Order: sequence, then C-alpha cells, then structure tokens
Amino acid sequence: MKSIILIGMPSSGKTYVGEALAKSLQRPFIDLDDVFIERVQRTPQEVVKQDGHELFRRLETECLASVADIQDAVISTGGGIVTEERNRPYLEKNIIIYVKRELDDLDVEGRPLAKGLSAAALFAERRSLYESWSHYEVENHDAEQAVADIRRLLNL
Ligand SMILES: Nc1ncnc2c1ncn2[C@@H]1O[C@H](COP(=O)(O)OP(=O)(O)OP(=O)(O)O)[C@@H](O)[C@H]1O
Ligand SMILES: O=C(O)C1=C[C@@H](O)[C@@H](O)[C@H](O)C1
Ligand SMILES: [Mg+2]
Repeated sequence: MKSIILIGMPSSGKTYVGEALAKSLQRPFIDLDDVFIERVQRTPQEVVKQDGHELFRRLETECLASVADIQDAVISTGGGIVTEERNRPYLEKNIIIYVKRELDDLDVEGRPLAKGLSAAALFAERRSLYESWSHYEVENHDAEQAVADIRRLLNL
C-alpha cells in the first residue's frame, strides 16, 4: 500500500501524530527532517543560515524524492513542503493528510520560521495549499483522536 504522508503548519503535530499513527498501524515512521539531517549532515536551520533558503528547499525536494516511492510507511514532512510546486508529484504518489491545529496551539516560540514570517502570516500564505494538496484533513486536538480519525478515514 501507498505510504501515508502528513503535511501541515510548523508545529501542527506532523511528527507527533505521525509517530503515534505508525505505532498504531505497526508501520515504519519516516520524518523528512531526519532524512534531511542524515543526507545533508546539517539541520535545515543550519543550511538556511549558511547557504540560504533556496538551497534548503532544493535539498528538501531531494529528500522527499528519496522517500516518495517507499511503500507502507508513515512519513511526516516539513511545514514548507507545499511551497514548491515541484514537490507535489512526489507527495501525490502517497496518501496526503493535512494535520490541522489551532494557530494559538502552535508552539513556534523561538523557532526560525520561513522568511521570518509569523505563524499567522505563514498560515495565510499556505492554508489553501495545505487544503488543496491534501486528500484528507484531520484535527490535532488530541493525538489519539487524530490517529483514530485517520484510521477511520482510510479504513485501516
Ligand atoms: N496532540 C498533541 N498533544 C500534545 N502535544 C502535542 C500534540 N501534537 C503535537 N504536540 C507537541 O507540539 C510540538 C510540535 O509537534 P511536532 O513536532 O509533532 O510538530 P511538526 O508538525 O512535526 O513540526 P515541524 O514542522 O517543525 O516538523 C511538540 O512539542 C509536540 O510534542
Ligand atoms: O515551514 C517552513 O517553511 C519551515 C519550517 C521549519 O521547521 C524549517 O524547516 C524551516 O525554517 C522552514
Ligand atoms: Mg516534524
């Protein structure tokens, strides 16, 4: 079966819910941030700081391409994955779930967000992308509930 791939705002719970979902389904969990660090030997933040946003996005696409054909996994992505149209075909090889969380609940304090924008500004820019690129949407108030909702939506 295709992998389940989670998209959504920074800190919306893609990793948290993804890990719980993988455990519940007894499937491998892949976090694209970990793939990035392993391939590039630097964190996304280091690359942005040292070499700029564009290189970070190019390397992120390479990381996505490297996992896009893996079957049966749960994959969480970085919040900005929807900002590059070239990422869409890789995401679409999989089942795409938009993980939603109240803006006020996003724990973005002190985190370097893309382009130095606030979470509200990023959300305004990306909301329609998360909505239109995803096959399903799930609220993350409570991780167990989000896992149950995804399992129900996908009949798993
Ligand atoms: N349902 C939840 N209940 C309690 N804590 C949560 C829940 N969802 C997420 N968190 C917490 O919120 C923070 C952000 O979650 P997480 O790291 O999973 O977000 P993310 O979408 O993967 O972020 P990023 O875009 O940076 O990868 C973490 O500290 C996580 O433990
Ligand atoms: O949402 C984004 O565009 C980003 C989120 C951060 O986790 C980092 O990956 C980087 O700052 C970009
Ligand atoms: Mg994450």
